[in-house]
Amino acid sequence: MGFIDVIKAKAKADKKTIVLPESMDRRTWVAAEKILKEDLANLVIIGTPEDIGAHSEGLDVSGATIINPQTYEKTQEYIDLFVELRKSKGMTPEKAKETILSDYAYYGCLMIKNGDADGMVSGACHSTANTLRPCLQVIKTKPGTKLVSAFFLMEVPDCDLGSNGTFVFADCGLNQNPNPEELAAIAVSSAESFKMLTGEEPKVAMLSHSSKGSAKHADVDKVVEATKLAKEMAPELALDGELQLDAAIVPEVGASKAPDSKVAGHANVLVFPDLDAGNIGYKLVQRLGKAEAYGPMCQGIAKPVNDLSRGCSAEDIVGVVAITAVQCQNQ
Ligand SMILES: CC(C)(COP(=O)(O)OP(=O)(O)OC[C@H]1O[C@@H](n2cnc3c(N)ncnc32)[C@H](O)[C@@H]1OP(=O)(O)O)[C@@H](O)C(=O)NCCC(=O)NCCS
Ligand SMILES: CC(=O)OP(=O)(O)O
Repeated sequence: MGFIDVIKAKAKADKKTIVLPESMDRRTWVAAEKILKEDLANLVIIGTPEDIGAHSEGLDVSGATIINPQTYEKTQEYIDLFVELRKSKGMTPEKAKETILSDYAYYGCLMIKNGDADGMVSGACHSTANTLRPCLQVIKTKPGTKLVSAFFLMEVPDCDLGSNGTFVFADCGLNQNPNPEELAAIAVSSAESFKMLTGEEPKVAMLSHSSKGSAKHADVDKVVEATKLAKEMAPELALDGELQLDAAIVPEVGASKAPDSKVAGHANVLVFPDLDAGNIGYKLVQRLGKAEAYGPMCQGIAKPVNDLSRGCSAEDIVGVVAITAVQCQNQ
């Protein structure tokens, strides 16, 4: 069984309720039909009849709960909750109503915050900033964590590197230019995500254009400092840096460029130095390496809310929903 089949089996074993707020995109409905058929999750889809239009035509989504936010009995409860949560930021009842009725990512996050759903997947037709801002504002970081970051679970076909082609890549979606403390936090969260989703031991590489001092630059210093901080935060973790990508994942190159490292050549968690590298890196592996790329998924958030690339397929949505359901089980 591949990674995603294992995740789907786990999702089925203890079904969670996942919100899909993008009723205005046909991929949501195609994915919903598959999710219901495979019995992976209970689904709540948010939308007025006008939003839904013809997008669900010809599909059997009778098992989903469809909520019209204009008429749903709990809409006022969500408005009140939003005002309560954001009043120190100037939120008013009028603004709250306008926001949640026009931007269903807020509506979905408030459902989760209110205990009416377990997780949410969105982003097929909204940018990452517009998808993640609501969850950062409403759901917030989980206790003991200061930073939310975004990772991809990558499944590279016919690959014996990493964990037989399975990797976590981070941060590929959220933090644009993390400082050393933030990079260290991303590394530790990514190791936890890898362990939780694959059950295997993470081996974390802090990526750079330098391996163990081979290049000098402030960008390299940032990764060296982040590596030191991450080791202090999680001394038990197999983590090393700074490493170039080949030194991180190819055993012979790792042995030659970083001979004393236990991680070099064997990394399955790749921490990119900034969002340019992370976002470009995952798309290269996805598009040229034909890898499955599930994400960007949030880590460090109090409840599972996950993004999608606007270039995603319905099948990608199915995979991210299954992963989200498993994250919900591990809350
Ligand atoms: C997500 C993003 C929009 C947040 O930035 P923003 O809109 O300027 O929002 P703010 O900085 O005002 O933050 C909004 C709230 O989220 C919180 N927040 C922002 N980033 C956070 C993080 N990484 N972890 C935890 N909380 C965070 C802030 O503390 C703030 O909380 P508050 O309003 O309760 O005080 C921004 O980080 C971003 O655009 N990232 C890049 C996304 C992207 O384009 N990715 C590429 C494609 S995947
Ligand atoms: C993750 C990502 O790059 O998202 P999008 O393609 O929607 O910008």
